[in-house]
Amino acid sequence: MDESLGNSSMDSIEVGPTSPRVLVTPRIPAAVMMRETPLSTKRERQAMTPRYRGPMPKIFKSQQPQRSILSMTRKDTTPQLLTPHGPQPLESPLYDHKNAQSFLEQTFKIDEIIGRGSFGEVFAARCLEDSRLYAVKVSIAPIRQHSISKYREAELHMLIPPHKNLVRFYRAWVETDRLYIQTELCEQSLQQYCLIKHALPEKEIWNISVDLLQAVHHLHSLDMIHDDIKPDNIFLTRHKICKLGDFGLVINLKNPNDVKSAEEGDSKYLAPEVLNGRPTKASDIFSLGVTILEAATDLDVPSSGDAWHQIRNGQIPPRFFVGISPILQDLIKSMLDKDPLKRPTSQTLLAHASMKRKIFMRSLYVKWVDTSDSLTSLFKWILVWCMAFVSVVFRPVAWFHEEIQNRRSEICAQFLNPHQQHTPIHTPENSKAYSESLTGVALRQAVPSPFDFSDDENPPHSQRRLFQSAPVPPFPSRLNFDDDDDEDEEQATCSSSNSSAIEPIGDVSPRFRRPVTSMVQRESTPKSARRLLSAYRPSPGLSPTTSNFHNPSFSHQDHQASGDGFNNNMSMLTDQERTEKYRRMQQTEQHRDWIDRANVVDEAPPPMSCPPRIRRGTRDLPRLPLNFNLLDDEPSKKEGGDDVEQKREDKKAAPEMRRFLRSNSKQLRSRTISFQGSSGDEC
Ligand SMILES: Nc1ncnc2c1ncn2[C@@H]1O[C@H](COP(=O)(O)OP(=O)(O)OP(=O)(O)O)[C@@H](O)[C@H]1O
Ligand SMILES: [Mg+2]
Repeated sequence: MDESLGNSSMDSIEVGPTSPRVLVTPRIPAAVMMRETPLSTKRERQAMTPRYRGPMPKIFKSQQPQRSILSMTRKDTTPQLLTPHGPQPLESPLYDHKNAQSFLEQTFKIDEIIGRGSFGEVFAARCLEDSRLYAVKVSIAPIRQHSISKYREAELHMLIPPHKNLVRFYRAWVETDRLYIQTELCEQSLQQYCLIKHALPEKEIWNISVDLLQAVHHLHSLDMIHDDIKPDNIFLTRHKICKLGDFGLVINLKNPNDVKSAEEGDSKYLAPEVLNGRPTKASDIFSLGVTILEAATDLDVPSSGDAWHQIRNGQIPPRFFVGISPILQDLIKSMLDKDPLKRPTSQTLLAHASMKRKIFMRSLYVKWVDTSDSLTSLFKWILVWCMAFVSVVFRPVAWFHEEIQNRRSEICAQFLNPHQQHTPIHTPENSKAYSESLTGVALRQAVPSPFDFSDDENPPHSQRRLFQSAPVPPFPSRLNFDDDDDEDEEQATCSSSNSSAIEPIGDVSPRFRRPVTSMVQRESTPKSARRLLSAYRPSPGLSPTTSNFHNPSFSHQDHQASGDGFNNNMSMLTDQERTEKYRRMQQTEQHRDWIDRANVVDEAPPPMSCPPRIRRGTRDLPRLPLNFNLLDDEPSKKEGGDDVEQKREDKKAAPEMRRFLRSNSKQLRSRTISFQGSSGDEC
């Protein structure tokens, strides 16, 4: 028997030697099952139950929505702003009454849902009016017409004067039977913070205690009871300043109705006397004591049972207070006193000697945070205004610069061609023309632009397309005086004075191509070419060269004036004088052609030809037939009878040749020496 009892791990035991085999559930020793104490930390609880993710959420009285409340709201009433004097129409420059969207959707940019509670959903939203972030709490259930108590949270919150340790209230409104409360946005709740960090360092516990005691003292001094102090309703800013929030259960002791209709807060943090009575200021101190205990010891606060009573009886095992200073331990224990009359008030606690210095340091920190926040916002404000100022100052400069550029383009266009519109290359117009050329529009509307300052040989693709698409008439031949109208004759006369300007591309050495030449060559019609040349017509006394193009003092008016004088002079000539003048010009033209051709040879000698310096030397020599056989005085023995006459003539010419050779012997010698190194093609 003993043996069988001792073997507790057996699945079945035999009861009595004669009795039939009976299967009995094995008993695990009670000492194994029972814990030393029902209290444990959250970390221990997590270790025992890995799936534990914090305390159970509160049971909601109404079913929680699966979708967001916003998607369920239908706008059928105008929003009413809740004020201490009653509801008033809510107005905003961004709000449109005719728009189907709610006021929240129209005037806020909703970032995310940051929490769901028994009351409703809480959104983090940026107000479009001031670009600041807020927390907006929207009630779950539609507020019924006569259910005034639903407005309590907003009404009480707006009654509480702002305090640095209370979540700030901004406004509340009702729309489509739903209550919206806009408050200060905090980073996280103390509950979330403790779940991550578990037992907080003592320094942080003191900071939290100081902040919350000041908040509670602020409420109590207003004869108000929070009645729901717990880590879930305490919020932390990004500077770790604690703020008490969620004023849904606040009791205004001055209002008898509030006291009568007072509800219990969360049972975990409930003072024992509230079970049989009403909430008091002391019950708030108790709830605050449990909250500080939880944050300091990571205690998994029980909501009922023996553990619940154990805490209220002051039987907290010492292991929970390991590492906590005796002063803090005393503070917590005094706040958890079973007798509410023995509990210290918020005022007493704040007046404690150990508290005073901490309060002072904390207030300094809060002021520093406020100042740094103000300075940051001021700096941002200054930066924005500086940028605005810079843009205001430099915008006219940029505009002026752009105007100058445009004006320069216009002047250039007028200067080159007063009758034709100038289309600069790098302009939106040109880009448009290019894009149109790609889409085929330019093929229908193409008007060739003569003013292309790009490389003659390799114009940009856009220009090529445009030029190719344009109907290009044949270029007028040089010195074409056959045009019927006088104007054309005058233009031709002018052009003849500057032959290089109308030289066809193939005949002119690249060195002689001037900007004007390029432009004239780009002219698609003879008439426009002449018109262009008229712009460069020199005034009397000035040489008809293109140098005026580079002369800034030579304005368009000068051109006009000089052109008119030229035309007048031409019209006064008789036919004979005119013909004579044309003949002279033709001669000059031919002479220049000769120079051009020579220069073309100079610049681009064909391969295997005579070097340029030798050609230059031979250019001055008289062009005589070089028959070196004549140098020999003796007649050839092989000569026939037919050549007798020829020989006689040669003999006559021989002295002349000798004379020539004698006079030019020096040049010929150097030329012969030079020929030894060349191919002699030229010779
Ligand atoms: N001002 C705020 N800043 C940041 N988060 C907030 C703010 N207000 C509420 N929250 C988040 O929303 C959650 C629910 O908010 P709140 O406690 O006010 O709702 P509730 O309906 O009253 O819930 P409960 O009745 O359970 O307290 C909070 O736990 C918190 O996480
Ligand atoms: Mg809450």
